[in-house]
Amino acid sequence: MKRETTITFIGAGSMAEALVSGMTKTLYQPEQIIITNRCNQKRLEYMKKTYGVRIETNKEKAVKEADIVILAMKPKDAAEGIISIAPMIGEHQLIISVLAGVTTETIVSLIGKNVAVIRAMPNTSATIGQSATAISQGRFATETHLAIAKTLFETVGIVTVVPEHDLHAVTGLSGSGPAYVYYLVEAMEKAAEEIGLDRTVAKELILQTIIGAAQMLQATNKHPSILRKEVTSPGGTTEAGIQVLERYRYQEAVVACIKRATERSEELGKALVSSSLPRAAAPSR
Ligand SMILES: NC(=O)C1=CN([C@@H]2O[C@H](COP(=O)(O)OP(=O)(O)OC[C@H]3O[C@@H](n4cnc5c(N)ncnc54)[C@H](O)[C@@H]3O)[C@@H](O)[C@H]2O)C=CC1
Ligand SMILES: O=C(O)[C@@H]1CCC=N1
Repeated sequence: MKRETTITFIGAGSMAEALVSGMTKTLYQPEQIIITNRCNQKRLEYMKKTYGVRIETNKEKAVKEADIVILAMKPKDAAEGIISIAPMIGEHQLIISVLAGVTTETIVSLIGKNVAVIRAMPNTSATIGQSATAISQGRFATETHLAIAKTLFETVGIVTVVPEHDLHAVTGLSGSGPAYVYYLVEAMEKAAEEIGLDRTVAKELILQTIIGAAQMLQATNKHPSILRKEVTSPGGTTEAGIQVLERYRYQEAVVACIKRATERSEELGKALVSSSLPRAAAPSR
């Protein structure tokens, strides 16, 4: 990608910050990035001060200047947000959406032009260059657009290309995934407190346990059930602990959690369609 590419973020929340943080540490100069949001000037000032990026309250200006527009508002705000910038979007621009559940077809319809859209699902580990991102291309996006998006997301972690219908599942699995791990850590910290461990000691041990287990999965390439068995001595402590997890149906709970998050992604997409499409023009072919 040309270094002078200008990227405008519509939305300045957690996901925009995670991407900006990772992107400005790698391929992109802060001046290539423009951030805009609905009305929170303080948040924009924070982004400018922290990352050196350009901020803009005039969305028209921000969008017109962009080669790439990244949609990073909440799905509930997406219809209004996309419709408000649609007149400024030209067919030479690439739209990248990180909106959970919202299809490329919906975005094309809301914009009302034959515009290239790439849908992406990163996660907040983009902040430290460790996102697991999946992308797919909309009807008017070419292989070149896909390659541009791939390069962009590779600055913040690994990227895989999937058929668009898989993006709901990706959202439930790895988009939301960091939260499941943080929830586990919260539970481990609570347990440590209840069994009387010093909080600082516990924090350090838990963190290294999570890092170590993740790196074992990566380095050994062994199936997680094999690695689990290697920890589990017959009649020992792990076996006793895991029996309790089984009693609480831990695996079933995790499976149900990911299925529900996947379903929610579909619901978010459908809610946006039913609330907004009558207001949007259909794209010409
Ligand atoms: N937080 C996460 O872990 C991930 C979030 N996403 C997606 O990223 C999107 C943003 O999520 P978060 O950053 O967590 O939300 P957030 O609530 O932290 O930020 C949303 C931002 O959008 C702005 N906004 C709302 N309406 C707007 C409009 N009409 N024009 C311009 N800006 C507008 C808000 O001012 C705010 O800056 C969502 O669609 C979500 O599905 C995707 C992957 C992971
Ligand atoms: O919770 C959400 O809807 C977003 C999408 C994936 C992670 N956070």
